[in-house]
Amino acid sequence: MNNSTTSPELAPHPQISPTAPPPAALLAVDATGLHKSFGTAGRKVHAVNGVDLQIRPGEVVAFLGPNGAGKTTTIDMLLGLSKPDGGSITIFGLSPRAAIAQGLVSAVMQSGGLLKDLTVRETVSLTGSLFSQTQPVDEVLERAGILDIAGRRVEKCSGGQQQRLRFAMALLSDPGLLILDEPTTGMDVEGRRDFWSAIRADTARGRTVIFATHYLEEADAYADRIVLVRRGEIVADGTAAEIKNLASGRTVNASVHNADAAALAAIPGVDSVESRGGRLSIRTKDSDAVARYLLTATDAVDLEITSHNLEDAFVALTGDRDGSDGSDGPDGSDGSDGPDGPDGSDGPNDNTGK
Ligand SMILES: Nc1ncnc2c1ncn2[C@@H]1O[C@H](COP(=O)(O)OP(=O)(O)OP(=O)(O)O)[C@@H](O)[C@H]1O
Repeated sequence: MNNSTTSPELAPHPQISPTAPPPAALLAVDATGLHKSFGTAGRKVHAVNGVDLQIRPGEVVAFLGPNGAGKTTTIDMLLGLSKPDGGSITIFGLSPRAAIAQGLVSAVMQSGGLLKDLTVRETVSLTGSLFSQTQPVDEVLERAGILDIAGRRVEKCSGGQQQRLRFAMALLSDPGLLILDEPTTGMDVEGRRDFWSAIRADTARGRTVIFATHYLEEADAYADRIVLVRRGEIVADGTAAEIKNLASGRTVNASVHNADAAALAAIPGVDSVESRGGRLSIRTKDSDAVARYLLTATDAVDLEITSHNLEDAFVALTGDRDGSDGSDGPDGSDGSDGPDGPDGSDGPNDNTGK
């Protein structure tokens, strides 16, 4: 994620009209066929490559992907900070810029947007003065968990407190949609916990939230839905449990001396069989069948079955084994030098599409 100093929360907003609640039937985000490239012919980076994203009001969605996957580029387009080369976006039925002008969407970026000599309360009051109608300053400070440090100068605030200050500023217009771009990068564990407890209390009130993160555990803990992106494309979209299931099953480990590797590999559902120091490790979609075989047809002992976690799914679904950055090669190809899925495909691509 680039450390963008773009800060819609301090951008000179046009005076917003009194915030009318968006019609409930409208999607919070409706993005179709988004494309965005950078660079020139021959060395073009396809940062966003055909993204379709529909988010219903009240959903809390994590946008998860490795470096350079296209998260910031997508968020910038949702915020109207850059224009897609192709495709369309509406936020509560409006263009991104119109939605921002009406106070329907706010953002918490990683950095920027704060003046170090102001106090916390002065910062929020100053931002509020840019709007024609806002939530009371003390109320947003309280909701962001920083009312007790309202008199503290920004430069004396920790990184976590500064992020909660950005969050308070974003709450001023009581937006229907809140977009957070890697909001906890660089924070210590306590700062992250405090930040997320403020956000969690807020999402319980029904706000739609999209957050980009590198932290798998944050996506797992705080999102209703995880959208996994890789090289500008959505490679999986579902609940954390659904995404974990996409990492195809479980691993069965056992100490075996008389195993027949070919027979094991032939069991339906088995993806791979590895042997190390007398211990077999079998990845499979049907752990029961493998366990049954090992316990009845071999001398297997010490059998263990482990489920794959979100990290396994993340690696399986977003791993760039060919090291390509999504840019065009000199020949106009995508720069990859071979298949990167275990089956020769381009890796799993399961849009469970909720
Ligand atoms: N202004 C730009 N000019 C050229 N290339 C860009 C520009 N912005 C982004 N890119 C490229 O587009 C791709 C996607 O970048 P983006 O910042 O959207 O990814 P990201 O998923 O947010 O990554 P990270 O988690 O590392 O921030 C990368 O290859 C990046 O180098």
